[in-house]
Amino acid sequence: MSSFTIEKQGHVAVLQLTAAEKRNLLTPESALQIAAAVHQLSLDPELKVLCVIGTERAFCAGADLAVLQHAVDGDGTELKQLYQAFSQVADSPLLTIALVNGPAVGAGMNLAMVCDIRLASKDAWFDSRFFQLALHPGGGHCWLLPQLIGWQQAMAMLFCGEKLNAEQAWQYGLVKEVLAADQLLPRALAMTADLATVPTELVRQTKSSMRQLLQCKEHSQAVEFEYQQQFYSLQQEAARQAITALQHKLATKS
Ligand SMILES: C/C=C/C(=O)SCCNC(=O)CCNC(=O)[C@H](O)C(C)(C)COP(=O)(O)OP(=O)(O)OC[C@H]1O[C@@H](n2cnc3c(N)ncnc32)[C@H](O)[C@@H]1OP(=O)(O)O
Repeated sequence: MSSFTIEKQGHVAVLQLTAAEKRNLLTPESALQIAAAVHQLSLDPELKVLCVIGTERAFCAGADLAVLQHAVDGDGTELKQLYQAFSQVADSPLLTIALVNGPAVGAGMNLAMVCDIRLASKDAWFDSRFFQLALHPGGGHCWLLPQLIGWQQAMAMLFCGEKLNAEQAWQYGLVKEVLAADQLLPRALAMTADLATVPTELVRQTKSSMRQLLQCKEHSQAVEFEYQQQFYSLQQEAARQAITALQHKLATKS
């Protein structure tokens, strides 16, 4: 049985975790199913945005503790499977938005961190948790966390067990906005409404460029890279139409 649902609303797909009674914990099976679903969504030419949301009581409680117990005797495959969901979200060409409406713990925090944007409800909180289970952080946690909240707070979360509530997460830049829980999805839809008219290819290319350009050492490299991409977009019909429309609007402004 699937532990999530997917709904499409125009150019936006909403993946909702639905194992509410177990706080949306992740098993290797559910992670693989999520990974496959995200892969499929990423191939859908109609889609530009993927929202990931939990249920009323939790965003995601991370790995199933029973699976972690069991994995002690295994060959590590289950751990790899657990993280595949996040890798698919991290590598998705869609704009990804985590709507964090409760605890995001361990691997569940990763699921929020691999998204491009995070919106949080007042009940959201974030907990690395790994050290409390005597586990080395996984799923790119040590790589993502300092990039998102800075070295000091990342060290405090990882080594000292500090948690962040929604307000603190906003202060450290982990989440873009804190809203009432029932406003998370409407806000994500409103934020991305204008993408409806932006060509799918442009959204995907720009996301890919954002990722690739992080590796650039020189400004000149970035300029050259963007020149190629921008010139290509300029040659497309959508750019011609949009530029003409804006010219017309400016010319007819009273
Ligand atoms: C490789 C990856 C590593 C990691 O991901 S490390 C992190 C592992 N995850 C955790 O340590 C989180 C453990 N869970 C919690 O701390 C709490 O839960 C929450 C803060 C997430 C939610 O608290 P509350 O709302 O009070 O719910 P509740 O009564 O604790 O849990 C409801 C039911 O869900 C089960 N559950 C929750 N999280 C897990 C989990 N991660 N693994 C296994 N079971 C979990 C509980 O046991 C219980 O179950 P029942 O209703 O049968 O008593």
